Amino acid sequence: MLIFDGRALSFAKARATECAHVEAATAQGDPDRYMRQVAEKVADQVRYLCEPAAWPRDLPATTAVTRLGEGLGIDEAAAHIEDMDACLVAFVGGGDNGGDALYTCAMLAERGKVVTAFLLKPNAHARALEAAREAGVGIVELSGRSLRSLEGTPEWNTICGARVWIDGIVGIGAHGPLTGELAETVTCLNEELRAHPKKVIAIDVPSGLTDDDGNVAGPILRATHTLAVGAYKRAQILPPAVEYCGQLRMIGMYWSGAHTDTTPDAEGRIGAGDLYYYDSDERAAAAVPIPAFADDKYARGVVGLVAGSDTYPGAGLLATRGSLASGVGMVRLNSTRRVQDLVLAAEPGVVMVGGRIQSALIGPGLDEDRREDALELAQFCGQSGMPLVIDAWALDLVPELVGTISPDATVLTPHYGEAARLLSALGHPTTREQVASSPLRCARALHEATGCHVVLKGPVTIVYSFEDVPLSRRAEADGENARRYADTRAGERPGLTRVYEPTVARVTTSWAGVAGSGDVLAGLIAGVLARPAGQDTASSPEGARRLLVTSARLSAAVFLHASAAQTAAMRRQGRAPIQARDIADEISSVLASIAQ
Ligand SMILES: NC(=O)C1=CN([C@@H]2O[C@H](COP(=O)(O)OP(=O)(O)OC[C@H]3O[C@@H](n4cnc5c(N)ncnc54)[C@H](OP(=O)(O)O)[C@@H]3O)[C@@H](O)[C@H]2O)[C@@H](O)CC1
Ligand SMILES: Nc1ncnc2c1ncn2[C@@H]1O[C@H](COP(=O)(O)OP(=O)(O)O)[C@@H](O)[C@H]1O
Repeated sequence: MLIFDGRALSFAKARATECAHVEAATAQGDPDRYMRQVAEKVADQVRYLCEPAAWPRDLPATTAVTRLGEGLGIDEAAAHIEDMDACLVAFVGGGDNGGDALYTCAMLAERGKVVTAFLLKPNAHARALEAAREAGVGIVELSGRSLRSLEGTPEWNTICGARVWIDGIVGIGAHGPLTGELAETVTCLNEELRAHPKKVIAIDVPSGLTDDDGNVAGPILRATHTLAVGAYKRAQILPPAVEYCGQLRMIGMYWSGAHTDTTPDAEGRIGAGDLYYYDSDERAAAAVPIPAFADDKYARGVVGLVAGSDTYPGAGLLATRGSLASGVGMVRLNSTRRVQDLVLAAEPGVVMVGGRIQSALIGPGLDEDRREDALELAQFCGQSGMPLVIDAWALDLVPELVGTISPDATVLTPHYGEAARLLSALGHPTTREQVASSPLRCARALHEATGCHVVLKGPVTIVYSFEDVPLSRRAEADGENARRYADTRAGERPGLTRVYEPTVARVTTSWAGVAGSGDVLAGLIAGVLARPAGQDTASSPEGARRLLVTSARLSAAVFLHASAAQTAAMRRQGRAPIQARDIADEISSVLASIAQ
């Protein structure tokens, strides 16, 4: 399945798209039409986020948390905060992002909010400023001075007293890291936020977030909510920059979702440099279908695991529980006696003898003693084309498995350290720090070095995956481009087009980074790959179902794992640790809560 919505654009592409629509509006005599549409939607979101009911759920601010801690109930705490939320402050730059903010302020003032706009540049958007003044927005002009120059004045008290800030300093028009007085202003505002957290609603992107690969090279105003105008931007979803965005929401415009470019790149691939944001309950639910009326345990899928050892017994149990959560009909576990006993005590349905399987996992908790079993299963998958997930310890086997495994059906699931080690072993010396600063680039490099699908685990997890799609489907969807491209590779894979769909998962809780969490994910991925995919339930004679490893299925598993961690953490208001077993336990309640 191709993901046509959720594509994250580069700043240049987003700007070109917007400009085309603005030019059309200008030609019709209303240059700000598009800006006012944006502002109206932003104002709606701001009003919603100012609602008392939005506080207890979000709880970004110590205000709400400490008030609850002071013994107030949620309703009382919310009522207490309501007055403060009537006062809003906006920071306004000299470009169109500032224009958005000023029109937003005007609309909020018209709807009864007390709004003050701080003009950080002398050249604020003239028509938007006039609208703001007319609506009664308080205007403070900085005339190019840093906001720090206001410290100790009544205006500074207005800034500190507001519980909600609107960030319209710069958006996608910023070139490089912030400089001069804007850099100093953002640093000063971040200091205030550290001392007194508030809701910070960024219009389009948090100011200072300017790099398409998500690198952070200067001050960025830390948002609690980012309202992506019309389309997601790459920097909003990639680590490390994603940390500054808070909750990401898309402001849908009429052109949203129309960004899929099917033109092949120089190497003849479609979508290899693209990026998608995966945030779909429906698609995730589809990866774990309710069994059909007549399905027995074999029809639901059987997964084979080589996991756990006497050195790391718990990993065998956690990977097993991850697989079971995918709804497979059976898990076959190959492990030591100690691990078997541990698993059977918790999950008596698990089978410890070999037999037919539809997908396999090797790696979690293995040690050197388990090498032969891991290699044997990997080789079986290579010969049969069966989906294989290679995790943890087994990633060190990849250099010797290249050539044996079937890359189209193999998934590598490293964390940053394992990715650096594997890339280095494959002849591309890489440090963990390099992976952390450019994870998307490293996931792609790992795919290019091995041909495999890659799930690079981190604070957000990147799925670098592809699908070989029959020409007829691509041609139908994309027309002439795909047809021409398929012709160029006709000798290589007749009738098939390779399409990439790199995705980034929604941000989860940082409590998810706990020992064993990756074992649960690896088991879940293997389980999802064993499940029947849509109408494609026909098995080959060996029991393997080919071409079942897709971006959609891998992303769904990552999404479910991330959502389960988030749900488990929120049971404790996000303030107390969760364990890997809590994540495994929570997957079924996440599934129960999302649409089928
Ligand atoms: N495009 C459209 O038509 C529409 C766009 N929309 C909205 O506008 C946003 C894009 O607006 P934009 O293109 O005007 O740029 P924007 O983000 O406001 O930044 C420009 C300002 O930043 C400054 N600046 C730049 N780099 C800097 C640095 N390193 N350090 C410091 N300053 C720096 C630069 O200063 P200058 O270089 O001119 O001195 C200038 O003042 C977009 O995100 C969306 O929200 C739509 O809602 C409506 C139609
Ligand atoms: N800061 C973080 N925020 C959210 N998730 C994290 C964070 N750090 C790690 N994770 C997630 O935790 C899991 C850890 O996997 P891994 O390191 O393989 O652990 P283990 O081998 O102990 O199971 C991965 O799914 C990863 O995405």
